[in-house]
Amino acid sequence: MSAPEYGRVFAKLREGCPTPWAAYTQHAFVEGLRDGTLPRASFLHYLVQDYVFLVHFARAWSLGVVKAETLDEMKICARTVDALVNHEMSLHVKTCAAAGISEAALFAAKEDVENLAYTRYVLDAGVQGDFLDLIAALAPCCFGYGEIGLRLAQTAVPDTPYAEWIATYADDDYQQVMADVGAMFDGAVVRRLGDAFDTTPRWAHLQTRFTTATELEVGFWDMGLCGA
Ligand SMILES: Cc1ncc(CN)c(N)n1
Repeated sequence: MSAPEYGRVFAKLREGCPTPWAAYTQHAFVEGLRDGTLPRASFLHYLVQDYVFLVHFARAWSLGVVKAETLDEMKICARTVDALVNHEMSLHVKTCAAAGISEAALFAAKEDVENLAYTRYVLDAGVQGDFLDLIAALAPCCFGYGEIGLRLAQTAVPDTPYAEWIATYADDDYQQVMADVGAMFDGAVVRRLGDAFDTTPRWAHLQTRFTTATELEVGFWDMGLCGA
């Protein structure tokens, strides 16, 4: 099965860290979602943490509006904030409500250190660096879940209790936002570094941002498996 296309910059960055990328997108937690063996307590623990994660990711995408250089970049960042807080988080609110966890409890949940490390790494990339630093650190989050959602939609066992989670990320609307983010990222990189972007001195630094965020995704799944 071929991976979905989210642009040439993402494809190059993914190519630059094959081992962490596979560890992230084929993690045991993901396998447990696919075959339905993931313990419910692990899933709920992950979901509570992920709600808090998305709060901070929405802050990071909002920083994208601040750091953007074109109106198109601003629009994509603003739309991604909307997708996170008004759409993706509905899954967390609904699933947790059914398990007796209120949205107020979600918002007030204490962050696990893996969560703290990841979200603050990304925010710091945006504060310390420029728009490209920020988007390179945000990219694994977006495209990794896009890949996972599409793969699991095609391969999950029919009675996995995690079908709604899978559908959220395989959904056409989520995939469209990811395709638009990928196109924006391509344009932003070419605009600042030129068409031969991967031959510039800056590229190794962007690859490090992307690889580190990918490794932090692996840590997030580990936390989900262990934290229940
Ligand atoms: C940890 C994590 N990474 C990515 C996604 C997809 N937005 C998420 N919900 N949570």
